Amino acid sequence: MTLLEAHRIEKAFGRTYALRGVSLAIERGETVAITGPSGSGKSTLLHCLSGIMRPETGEVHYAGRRVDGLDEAARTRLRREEFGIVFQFDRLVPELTAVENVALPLLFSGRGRAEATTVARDRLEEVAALDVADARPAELSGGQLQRVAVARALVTGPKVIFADEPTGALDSVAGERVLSLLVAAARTNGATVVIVTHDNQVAAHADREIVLRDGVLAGEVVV
Ligand SMILES: Nc1ncnc2c1ncn2[C@@H]1O[C@H](COP(=O)(O)OP(=O)(O)OP(=O)(O)O)[C@@H](O)[C@H]1O
Repeated sequence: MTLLEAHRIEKAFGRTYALRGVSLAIERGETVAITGPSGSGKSTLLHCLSGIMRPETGEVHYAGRRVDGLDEAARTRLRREEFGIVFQFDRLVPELTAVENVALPLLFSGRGRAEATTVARDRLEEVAALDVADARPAELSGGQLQRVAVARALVTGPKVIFADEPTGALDSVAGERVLSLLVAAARTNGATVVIVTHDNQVAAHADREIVLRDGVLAGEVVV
């Protein structure tokens, strides 16, 4: 069943067309990689699909609801309730420990501190970062930071995980590890995953690869 759908979306920044009519459908539970050269529109597509940005024309649908028509507050609520988002240079709150950072989205959604901490510790364990639960971000390596960011994105049990170059700042061994953890955790939880990457090895973890070139779909590969 289709969970997420874009229909002929276009987005320009001034005179630069980032997306020129992109249509795609992503199934529930699927892991999809969006690849393509630098500047081909990958991040812009991810932002439009996740409701961070609105396309100028075209439509985005999530679970039968039109996302691009929602106002900022409604899109923020949708992201908070249904989506988990991981970026390349994710910022954790420096004053908080790893487990407190992971627990934060649960506190925002009204869960009690004790319960939030228990769930956060479970998520850290899933991404093999329980050993750094009480450390602050400044004390963590790039790989550890990214694992904590993945745990935070997964903590609310999101239906869709959007990841933009989630391993871009890591060396290939650390990157590979973070990514397999992300995909495995998503599969265990039945989540749909959309990963932006320019790395073929990363794309190999996906069920399907969507290739963008100059703001249009250049092809699709079943991995
Ligand atoms: N906020 C912005 N303001 C102006 N131009 C932008 C903005 N965001 C993206 N663009 C332009 O839109 C085009 C697509 O950018 P986008 O970041 O989506 O590509 P990308 O494929 O993710 O690139 P990369 O792999 O380098 O991250 C590029 O030409 C870029 O310069």
